[in-house]
Amino acid sequence: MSELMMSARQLSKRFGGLLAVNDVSLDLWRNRIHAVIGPNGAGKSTLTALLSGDLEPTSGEVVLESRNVTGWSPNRLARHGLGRSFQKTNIFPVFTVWENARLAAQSRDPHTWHWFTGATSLKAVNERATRALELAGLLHRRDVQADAISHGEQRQLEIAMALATNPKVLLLDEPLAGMGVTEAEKMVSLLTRLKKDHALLLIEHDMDAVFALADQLTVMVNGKVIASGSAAEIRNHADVRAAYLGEEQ
Ligand SMILES: Nc1ncnc2c1ncn2[C@@H]1O[C@H](COP(=O)(O)OP(=O)(O)OP(=O)(O)O)[C@@H](O)[C@H]1O
Repeated sequence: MSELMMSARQLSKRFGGLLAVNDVSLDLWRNRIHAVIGPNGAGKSTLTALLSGDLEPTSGEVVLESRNVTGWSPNRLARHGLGRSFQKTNIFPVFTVWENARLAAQSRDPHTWHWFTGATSLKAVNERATRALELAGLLHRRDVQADAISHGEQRQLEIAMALATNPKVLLLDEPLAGMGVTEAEKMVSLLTRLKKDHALLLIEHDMDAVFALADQLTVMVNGKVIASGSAAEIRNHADVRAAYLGEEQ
């Protein structure tokens, strides 16, 4: 049985005269990928920022494991199981793959920065970093400097960094952006693996990947949800075909 992990409840975000997110509700379930699609400017990234705590909603609520977490900071949300990867690369280029993963693992556990850190907690940090790299398929690249790995591997590293914080929910903003076919295939299989233990929100423009991966889709246009349902339901939805896939009704 799938478990409800996170919800957006009637979320809205206004930037001056623009309602970038307009009364959006959606649920993220463990073992499911929920994709949010829509044309440029639809409000997808703004919605992610509302869920991750980077932006405060104008109205509505964010719920994480039955708890109202609206207005919580990104760090506090991360400590309670929210992981995210960003549209723009967020890695430290001069550090090795391993050092990047380890820093991310450490950020989850602020005590490990202190001089009196015990061997046990350092061991836990190292184990988290190793597990994350293994899951992301990057353990064999651990000693390579992050700016020397391919673009696709950098996106895998970003996901590894999110995984190193031991998240239950993952918000992924365009993980396939700028990838070639082979890299995209690798990422699709990584996301499929992640589904086993996480609830995933996927913002993605690559429709082949979205329809291959998503258990549920929400379609946004101009800040509003115009349709929500399974891949088959969305594919055949007249409003979606007209407004997003560019077909005449
Ligand atoms: N900080 C901000 N201040 C003012 N307007 C903003 C801000 N952030 C986003 N917007 C506007 O809100 C709308 C939604 O933007 P958003 O980036 O969420 O869309 P998107 O669906 O993620 O687009 P894309 O697919 O191009 O990334 C756009 O009109 C954008 O210009």
